[in-house]
Amino acid sequence: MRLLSLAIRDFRNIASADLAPSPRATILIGENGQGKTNLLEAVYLLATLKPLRAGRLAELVRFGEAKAVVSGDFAGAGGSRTIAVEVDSTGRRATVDGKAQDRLDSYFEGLAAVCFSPDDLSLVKQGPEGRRRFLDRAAFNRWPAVLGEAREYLRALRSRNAALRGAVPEVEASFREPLVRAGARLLLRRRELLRELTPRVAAAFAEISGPGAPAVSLAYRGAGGLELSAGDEAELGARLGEILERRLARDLERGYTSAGPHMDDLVLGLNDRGARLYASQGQQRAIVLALKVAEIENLRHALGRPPLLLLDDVSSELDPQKNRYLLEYLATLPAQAFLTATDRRLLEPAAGPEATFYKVEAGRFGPLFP
Ligand SMILES: Nc1ncnc2c1ncn2[C@@H]1O[C@H](COP(=O)(O)OP(=O)(O)OP(=O)(O)O)[C@@H](O)[C@H]1O
Repeated sequence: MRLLSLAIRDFRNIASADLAPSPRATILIGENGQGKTNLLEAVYLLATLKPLRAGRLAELVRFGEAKAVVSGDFAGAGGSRTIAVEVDSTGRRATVDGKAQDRLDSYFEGLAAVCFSPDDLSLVKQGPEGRRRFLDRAAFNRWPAVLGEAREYLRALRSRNAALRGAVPEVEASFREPLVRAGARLLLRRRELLRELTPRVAAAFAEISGPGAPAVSLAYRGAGGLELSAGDEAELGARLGEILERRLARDLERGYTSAGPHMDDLVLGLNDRGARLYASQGQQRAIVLALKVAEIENLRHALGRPPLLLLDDVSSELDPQKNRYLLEYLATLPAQAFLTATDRRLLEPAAGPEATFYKVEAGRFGPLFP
């Protein structure tokens, strides 16, 4: 899938923008607070229907306006199509060639987007939420059906939590079953994803760190001691069900579900020691870079081409050696990418002959010649 044109209306500080992205690198240069990240956020929303950083979709609508619209023409193996997403205070609506979509399969067909921003660099040190988010977004990129599956889990979780707060054990029992079913599905997706990603993360980390580097490891830590390494979906569900049964008295007391995919963690290690506690700042960043490269490589392998890449001012946050690695890696990748920086010199090595430059000023995008 290649994005041929992009139209944005009333999205954050962008009143109206029409861009013709490069088939390779589209480079956005501007001072702080001008709208570079907002543009990446618009592309990310279009490609994934998820907000990149907003807590609520309504935050994306330009102050004083009723709705934001992002649309793009994509060319793919089966011809070209226009996809669009509209956001207002009631939620979002997606269309393909102007037609509303109940099921999103035809919307996502062939689409995947990976974003790398300075916030990601603290992924190792942060709490588990950021790492779960990484896993779930990577799983969704890999299998778009995960969007619906994760929603189903969230719905079941909310219902069970409401039942727990009602403190009626008989009612809770009828809400546990759908939660366990949806939970087992997500656990299986995460396990499969980790199976695919682990060797790629190890290879990328070794390449970034050079000879003599420690070995990186990824381990899934299931809340309540849930064991993920073996068993089919039914077995995983049975295990999760047992844990919820064991914790029922506590969950009723607290009014929320204390185990399940929403409480699990991805434990990152270096030579089998927790990277969160023992890895240096540079090593932690190398692990994050390796996770991103692994995700891109995995999608490239699975989809037959790299995903759409969004890199938000990452070069200013990485040390020169890691930045060089990243830009050289990108230069070899036949990927369509959007990159931002305040200083264009930082991105020159990733530019290539087909790069398109834009200058970003107060939500407007003007030409900037190489
Ligand atoms: N809903 C909104 N409506 C209008 N403006 C908004 C909205 N949300 C954010 N903004 C404005 O967008 C600007 C931030 O843009 P953005 O985050 O894209 O900056 P940036 O160019 O990436 O800067 P930096 O280099 O600092 O990351 C801010 O001035 C902010 O006030």
